[in-house]
Amino acid sequence: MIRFEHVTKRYADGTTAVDDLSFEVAKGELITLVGPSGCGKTTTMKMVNRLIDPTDGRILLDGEDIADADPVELRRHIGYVIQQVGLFPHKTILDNTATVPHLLGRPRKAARARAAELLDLVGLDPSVYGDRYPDQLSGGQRQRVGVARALAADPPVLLMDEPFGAVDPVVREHLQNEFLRLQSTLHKTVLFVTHDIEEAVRLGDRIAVYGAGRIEQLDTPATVLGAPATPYTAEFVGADRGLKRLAVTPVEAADLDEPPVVRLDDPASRAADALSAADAPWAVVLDTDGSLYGWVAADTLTGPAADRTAGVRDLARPMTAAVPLGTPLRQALSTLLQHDAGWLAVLDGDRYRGVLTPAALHGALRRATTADAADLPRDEVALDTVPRT
Ligand SMILES: Nc1ncnc2c1ncn2[C@@H]1O[C@H](COP(=O)(O)OP(=O)(O)OP(=O)(O)O)[C@@H](O)[C@H]1O
Repeated sequence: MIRFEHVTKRYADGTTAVDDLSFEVAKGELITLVGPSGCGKTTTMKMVNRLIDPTDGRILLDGEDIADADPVELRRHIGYVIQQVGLFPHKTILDNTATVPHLLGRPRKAARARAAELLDLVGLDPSVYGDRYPDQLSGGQRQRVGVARALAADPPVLLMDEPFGAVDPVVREHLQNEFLRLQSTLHKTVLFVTHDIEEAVRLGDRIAVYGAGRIEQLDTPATVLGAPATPYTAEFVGADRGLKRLAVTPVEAADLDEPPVVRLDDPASRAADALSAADAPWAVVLDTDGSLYGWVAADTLTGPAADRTAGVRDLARPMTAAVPLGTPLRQALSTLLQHDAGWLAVLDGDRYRGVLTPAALHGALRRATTADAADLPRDEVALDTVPRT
């Protein structure tokens, strides 16, 4: 959809801001450009809507060289959101948002109706906020208006230059989540500039890590974190990249432990036999309908106090800590900690699939990292491990 071919930008004073850049953004893809200050991210972005023209190379939009396009016409297809939203201070929020549809030829009333829809879309109730002026909104709300305005012409492409940079971390996370929700239905082609690797990882289908004027690595968040291509990228993404990677690595079926499973209406003796056959210290207990009930320990079934005539129902303990397959490992770990549990049931819909333990979680992370580096499916990776007891 957007293709950079050997693009270089040298400013008049000799600064090379972008140096022989080639990459492609697919239709509907969100690429985050991340890197230190002054590495050329904004210059890259402004070349797409021709606020800046390249010195060398070309940029194609849908196969057409943008150098041949009329800049005003080009910008109708490209929404632009910047940190200083640049709202008209003397116009209401509704009128600020209606400006673009109106400029594009919609009658005033239709433009205002469209603006109201857009405000709703970005989570601002037009009946509450529509008549306010920009200085009567919080920073986060102003940013939302900026996004609404950029979407007003329904452009296929969005350029976003640190759009959430000026708000506090809590509001920022909220805006990021809302934007992800929007993007999951709108599927715009997005270039998103940020300083913040956490934001880049959270939002990007792929991340472009910039060094001076060049992309050092362009890959999925999981790969950039798990297998940085260069020492520069490794340093940029941070020493805690393993921890960050937990957020972008989902729980898969192959990660799970499978302790013996017994049923709530089994007799204790049958459960004890199953546990001793598997030489396991505990079993998962499923209810009669197959849903998760909890667990039962081998020593309550076979220890001195055990009553072998009892049922599993009398001895099992309930356990509700469970997550669905596909949950990011970070969230799974957080659920483990929250329940102060040594394991977590993993469900596929309502169905119990297996158990995630801290060791299995660590194994999953290691396998995922190795799999990405070797370009293999995760369940084909064997790890060298110290045998678990
Ligand atoms: N008009 C200009 N004339 C000369 N040099 C410029 C001009 N605009 C930008 N530069 C330089 O080009 C380089 C890249 O700037 P750019 O704004 O693209 O970086 P950036 O990665 O977006 O930085 P930041 O994250 O701080 O916004 C910097 O060294 C900057 O000083």
